[in-house]
Amino acid sequence: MSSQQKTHNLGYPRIGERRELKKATEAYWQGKLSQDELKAVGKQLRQTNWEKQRDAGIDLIPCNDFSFYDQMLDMSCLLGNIPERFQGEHSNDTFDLQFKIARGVQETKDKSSPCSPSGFASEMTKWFDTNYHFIVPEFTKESTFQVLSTKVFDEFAEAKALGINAKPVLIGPLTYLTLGKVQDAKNPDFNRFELIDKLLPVYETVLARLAEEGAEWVQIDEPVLALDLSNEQRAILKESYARLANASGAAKLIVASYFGELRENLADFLALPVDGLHFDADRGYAEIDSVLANFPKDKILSLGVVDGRNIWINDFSRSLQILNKATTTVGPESLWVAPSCSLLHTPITLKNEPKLDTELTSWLAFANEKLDEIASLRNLLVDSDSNQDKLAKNISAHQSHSNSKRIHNPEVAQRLAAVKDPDYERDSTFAARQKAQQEKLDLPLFPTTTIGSFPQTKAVRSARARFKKGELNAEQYDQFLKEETKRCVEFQDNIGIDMPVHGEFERNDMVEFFGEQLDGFTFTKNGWVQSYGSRYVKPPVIFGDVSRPSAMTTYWSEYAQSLTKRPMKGMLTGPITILQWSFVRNDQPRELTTRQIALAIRDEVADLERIGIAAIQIDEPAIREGLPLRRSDWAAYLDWAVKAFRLSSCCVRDDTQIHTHMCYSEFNDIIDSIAALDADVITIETSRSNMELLDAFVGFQYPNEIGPGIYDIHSPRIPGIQEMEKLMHKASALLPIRNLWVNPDCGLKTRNWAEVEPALRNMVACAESLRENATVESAEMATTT
Ligand SMILES: CN1c2c(nc(N)[nH]c2=O)NC[C@@H]1CNc1ccc(C(=O)N[C@@H](CCC(=O)N[C@@H](CCC(=O)N[C@@H](CCC(=O)O)C(=O)O)C(=O)O)C(=O)O)cc1
Ligand SMILES: N[C@@H](CCS)C(=O)O
Ligand SMILES: [Zn+2]
Repeated sequence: MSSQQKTHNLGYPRIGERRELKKATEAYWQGKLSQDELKAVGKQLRQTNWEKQRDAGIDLIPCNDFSFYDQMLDMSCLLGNIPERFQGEHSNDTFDLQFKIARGVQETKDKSSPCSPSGFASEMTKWFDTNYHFIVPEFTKESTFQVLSTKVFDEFAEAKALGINAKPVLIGPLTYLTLGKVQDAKNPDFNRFELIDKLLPVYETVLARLAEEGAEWVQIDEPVLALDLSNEQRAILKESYARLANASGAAKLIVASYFGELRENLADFLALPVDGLHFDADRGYAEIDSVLANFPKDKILSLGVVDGRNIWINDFSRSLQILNKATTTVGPESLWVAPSCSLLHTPITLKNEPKLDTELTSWLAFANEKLDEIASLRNLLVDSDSNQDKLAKNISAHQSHSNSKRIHNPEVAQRLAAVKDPDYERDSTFAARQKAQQEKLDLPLFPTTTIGSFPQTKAVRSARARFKKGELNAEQYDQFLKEETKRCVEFQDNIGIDMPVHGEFERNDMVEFFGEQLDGFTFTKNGWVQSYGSRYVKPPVIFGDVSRPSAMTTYWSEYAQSLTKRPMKGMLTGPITILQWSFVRNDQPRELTTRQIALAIRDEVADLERIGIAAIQIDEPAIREGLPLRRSDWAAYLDWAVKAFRLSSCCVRDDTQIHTHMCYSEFNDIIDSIAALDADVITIETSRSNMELLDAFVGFQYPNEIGPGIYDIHSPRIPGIQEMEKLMHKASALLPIRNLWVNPDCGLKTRNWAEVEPALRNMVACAESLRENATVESAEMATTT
């Protein structure tokens, strides 16, 4: 047994087959569940997950991959890295503290300065190129670390009590420091990597304790190995693992890289003085030979052959070739068969998808099916006569996929071939368009708008669920949505929002809604994946050529416009975001799939203009997350991404205003591409970064209009008027005021009306005050510059 290949998992989805974690966590936040009850749900989920993996035949089962909110936040709690503004809030118990850091705290004490947002939440940003978001660790020059949370030890003990010697998972020191941010007013230029000497002793203590408690293996994730690293980062990697390997005693260390090729980091990775190395053989396919040729004799190689980032079945023939070669090189006893990365990014099981047809289902593998694939591959390696039925089934599914007529639509190909250069261009320059739009829209200085969605209340979600179950008929559901939309438009009219939106009540999700209406897509019933905290998404599956059978949004935009004299903003999701937040077919380049989606959106844009919608927003929050992890690959991606956006938007008259919106994005290094989108208005998330994200636009002298978010919609906090004014003053000092809009950071779907109403009233009051205070002189400047 010990001389054969082992099966290994890096992480398992934590949310529960029926989204138990979400439901319990939100109930806890609402005071409907006690802390003990919430903890019990977590415990039950962990037990189910471990047993599932054990029963699937996984030898090395992770623990501490579970989290009530986020694994980076858990690391901050483990390392005692608590932002100063929350330090009064905790004893040694980090349970509630984690939620405060993630969600912010409405200040009650600081009455003397009501505009000081003393309890603002930590920033949240995208985890590499995934749709998962983590809470960004904060550092100052004075940061100190000590073991604070006991979660990793508790979960290890919990697994042990169930007879499972689990493998604790930690985020490595290089990744932790790299992904964190200096938030130090006194020392803004402090180099966070200097903290490594204070950080390592805490990792050493944690490892020593895990070893003492009987951990055989500890997995340390260093996904930053797939990024461009500086010499300083490389030196830290080397130093860290020399020290950690020494400190880990009887526990063996495996360092996990994933999400991309290692390129110039490969040699450093292979030289790490640890007992095992995990390599992503899916994204790192081109490097497998090099890894094998140079793999150290004394280490375990965990080969991630099963794609943890997508939902297609594995190609057994190809994987067996790789694994057999690896077996010959490192020996069976040193080879582990694994997914490419944690399975956090895939839905849990196909078992709960009875509505997917058999053919499509045979092409898919979610987390549980991937565990079975890993076990089958190992069994086929150990004994090539075993699991022949599984091999035959896998081969036959691949054959049915390549021969399927459902995948290719010749009309889509013909239409794409007919696209010409002018299809990517607006008729006039931005300056000319701005004039035409000003004449038509007649908006004040600092016009107010929102990003699109309004609260998706229990009533809205439940009406949709009842409609889907047939408990409401189409007419009743339509009536319900009309009432919601009307209330929303009237509210915006009453408080004086200059460019209202319809509220998106008819949408389950900004990507799934479009996926459901486009050909070439299918969707699941329970295929949830965590996006952040208690918020999950159900990514559609793009399996074939994409086209738009009929208009998708005109019905609601037309209805909403009929309710107000103000210009109603149409609301679409852009092609890159639809691609990025779907599970995408892997039998053709992503670029081609995006162009197909772009044409479908273009038709929708044209239809909205045709029915009299004067401003159309095409959301592209995922443009940045789609960036390849390596800078040298950026130009090619940005070129096709910008073209796809332009293809989707450049079909309107000069006086139709194209908006775009982006959240969770840093713009510094892609600002020229953002400008090349040539959207008339861009609204962005800036409030948590205190307008820092505007720097890129300022440096670039961004010519078009811009709405820097001043209401942090990820927090239940209601921002005060002065606080928002302060942010807008900052923006006004940096950019021409005639180009500035006033808006929240992102859509309001996750908030409730009790928060949104006062927050938006404050926002409008903020805009009014800005207008009043804009001197005649600056107003004149605004119209002449
Ligand atoms: C803007 N963001 C988005 C990202 N990715 C997306 N695909 N979509 C996004 O909007 N990535 C970046 C950010 C991440 N932010 C968010 C923000 C909010 C959510 C969110 O609210 N998710 C919802 C699920 C949304 C949804 O699809 N809802 C469905 C199903 C609702 C449901 O649970 N129904 C119940 C019945 C309800 C009842 O009877 O009362 C059921 O089926 O049991 C719908 O509305 O129909 C969430 O709840 O987490 C995600 C990412
Ligand atoms: N229009 C969408 C954008 C989210 S990024 C919304 O408002 O929710
Ligand atoms: Zn957004």
